[in-house]
Amino acid sequence: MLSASNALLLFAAAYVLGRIYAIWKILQSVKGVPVQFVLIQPLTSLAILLPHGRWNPGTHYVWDARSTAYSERRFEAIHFVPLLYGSGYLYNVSPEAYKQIMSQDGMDIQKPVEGLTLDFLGSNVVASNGDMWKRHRKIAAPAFNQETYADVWEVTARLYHEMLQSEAWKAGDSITFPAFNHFTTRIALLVIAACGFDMRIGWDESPSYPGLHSTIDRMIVTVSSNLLFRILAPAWILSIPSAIMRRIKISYEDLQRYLHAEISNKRADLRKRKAVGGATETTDRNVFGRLVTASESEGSRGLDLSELTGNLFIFLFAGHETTAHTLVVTLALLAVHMEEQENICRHIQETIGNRDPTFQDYSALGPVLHAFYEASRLYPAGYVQIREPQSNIVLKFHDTERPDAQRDVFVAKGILLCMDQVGLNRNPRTFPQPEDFIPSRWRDKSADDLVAFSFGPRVCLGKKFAFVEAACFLTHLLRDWKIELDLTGYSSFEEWQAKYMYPLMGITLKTGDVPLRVVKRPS
Ligand code: HEM
Repeated sequence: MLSASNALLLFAAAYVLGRIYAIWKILQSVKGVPVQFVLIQPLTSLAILLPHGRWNPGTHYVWDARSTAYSERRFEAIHFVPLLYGSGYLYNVSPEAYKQIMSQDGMDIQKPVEGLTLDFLGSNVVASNGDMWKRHRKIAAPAFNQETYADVWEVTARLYHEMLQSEAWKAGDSITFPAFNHFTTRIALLVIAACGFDMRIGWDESPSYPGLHSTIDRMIVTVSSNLLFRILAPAWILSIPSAIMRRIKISYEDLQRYLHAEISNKRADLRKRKAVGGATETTDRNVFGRLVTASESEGSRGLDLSELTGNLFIFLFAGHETTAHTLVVTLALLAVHMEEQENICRHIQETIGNRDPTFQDYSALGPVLHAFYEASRLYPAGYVQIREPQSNIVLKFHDTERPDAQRDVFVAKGILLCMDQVGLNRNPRTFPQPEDFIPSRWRDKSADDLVAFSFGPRVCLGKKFAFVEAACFLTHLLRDWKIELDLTGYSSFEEWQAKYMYPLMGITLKTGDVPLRVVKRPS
């Protein structure tokens, strides 16, 4: 008689063999793709994620730690990694394939949102697909316009001046800050709070709101710093009686309560105005007011309370950490490359002189933005994008061994397309000397090459929001201060860089705390 445990073993063996056979069939169907087997155990995603923790600046980055494929450039376009569970991944670092995939983004090619969702406060533009995504995007996109950007500039400039008045910046004409990220994070948080939600919080303020368990800024920081945990952990974990779990749970509940209350107030206000025949178009300069107004004017096609909450939550998160980290990385890279910093400073002086820069100067500040683009190329905050074709598709791309030859690559429906932003942005074909910080390379490049903000119909909605904020903050700061590295205790730049500039991959890519010294420039 077959014992229960043996039956279980047999079943497991049959299952594994079945998967191997399925993988073999997939490999046969994916014609022309350079294939490489990686035998990954059931905890596939973990096995893929683990080697990602860090990479050495200066070496090519490959998803599969055992592969030298990318650095040898034999498999430049695509790695195929069959999984024991699930059908497989295609890893892509080819700019041509990337653009073909992202041009169909949203409809024929979709985000596999299930299981890794950002919709726990409501469906939103980031965590939806197909017609639902189109509806979110149609209502949300007009909220990002010139008036919003003018407001972003004004608020960033005000916060910069307030920051200089804070205790920390009054310490003298040469100050070393152990973690400059604290300033860029505070700036990015307060800018999105003001221009996104009309919460005009001062640099040193910590405002409260009726019924919340902490101040508004504290609540937002707790929510965003625990986002990855909130996505990965099952919801019931938050009910475990522990102080940390309680704090996280309360911060999410508070944020939801706060957003619900503000949305209801805004809707009531709009309906009151409509009832007395007043103007229904928005007079708000903030994204929140525009979003609620646009949604109301769509009638039954507008967003419901939970969808509005979901979108506001996503703007708060997407518009905060990404910009903060890219800003601090830009400053650190400019401190390492002092000649680039001095070029930018000279350009600012020639363009602005001694007056305060304004939003009208934005288009003349190319070199400042180029440094920000270059930092987002080397440290792309959205370091991976995963997509799933809804039907079989064919990608056309170059064979790197015969650049004149183009090949068709068949991708079966359901195979996950994994766009490696680090690899894409360090592809030597698009970016010669890919590991070097060369802001001037953006002078002659097309905006389409800036793939760190994605490409196609689902391109980052806050791209210009981030550019305006960055241009304003960097122009003010670099005009007034020289940014230096504090190399005390380090024998070289490289040693410093290895300690502070390694990438940490969580929900976005960031670095650890970056210590920087600011030295007042003569006025
Ligand atoms: C340095 C700053 C930023 C970077 C590098 C960045 C990068 C990205 C990337 C790569 C995506 C595509 C994600 C994917 O398809 O999986 C994206 C989407 C998005 N970003 Fe950003 N982002 C930044 C700032 C912002 C800001 C400031 C906002 C809002 C205020 C914002 C709002 C969004 C939204 C709403 C989407 C989803 C668009 C859609 O799916 O239709 N981002 N961003």
